[in-house]
Amino acid sequence: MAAELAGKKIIFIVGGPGSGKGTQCERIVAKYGYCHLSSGDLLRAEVASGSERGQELQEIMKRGELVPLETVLAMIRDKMLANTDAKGFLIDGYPREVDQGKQFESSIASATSVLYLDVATETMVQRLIKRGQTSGRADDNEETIRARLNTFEKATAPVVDFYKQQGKLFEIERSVAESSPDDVFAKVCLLFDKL
Ligand SMILES: Nc1nc2c(ncn2[C@@H]2O[C@H](COP(=O)(O)OP(=O)(O)OP(=O)(O)O)[C@@H](O)[C@H]2O)c(=O)[nH]1
Ligand SMILES: Nc1ccn([C@@H]2O[C@H](COP(=O)(O)OP(=O)(O)O)[C@@H](O)[C@H]2O)c(=O)n1
Ligand SMILES: [Mg+2]
Repeated sequence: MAAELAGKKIIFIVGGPGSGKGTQCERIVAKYGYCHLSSGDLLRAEVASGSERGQELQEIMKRGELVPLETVLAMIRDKMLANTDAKGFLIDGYPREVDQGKQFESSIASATSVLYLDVATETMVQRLIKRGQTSGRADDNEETIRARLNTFEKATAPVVDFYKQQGKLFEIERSVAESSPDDVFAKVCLLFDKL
């Protein structure tokens, strides 16, 4: 456990690819001032650095598979320890598998709450194809999108059940998660207002 992080709010943001995690995190930061750590962005920054490790990461990400958990955990931990003055942390796109969550909680700190955005598969595909027209992300193509969704269903869906059993899950149900970012944010605020 990292003593510097004791008492900090730690919120995991979980949802399939294109479920709107990044969109909501931007709004949460603007209103509540949390420190936003997107595990995907951290990995893309490593890829952009051109390092040898970045090249390996890019191959994994293009296949829509998961990067080894030690890699992501070390990146998140470093960023958290560089921001210990933040009142809380949004850990976006993490954990991707139950073991990631367990390792995070045993080596860094326990999560306060888990925000889950439930969006239908076809909606996510359509959003990501649209985003791919401008995002420049190597993984926003239909083949990789399908692979990411498959990884989400197999590896990440159990994460939702795991935290539900612990009473930590705050779920944005599909009817809301598929409406506008403003409607979603109104529900998200119900969680953050009481943290
Ligand atoms: N209709 C609607 N579209 C949304 C909403 N949130 C995000 N989008 C769109 O869906 C796409 C994906 O949103 P992101 O916030 O990038 O999703 P993400 O979950 O961070 O996706 P990954 O980074 O791929 O994990 C974007 O093009 C958004 O414009 C929403 O609440 N409603
Ligand atoms: N904790 C994480 C986060 C991202 N990743 C990888 O990074 C890619 C992009 O992550 P992301 O969170 O930006 O996007 P989505 O896959 O959720 O759409 C994933 O498809 C994984 O290959 C990972 O392996 N582990
Ligand atoms: Mg994102």
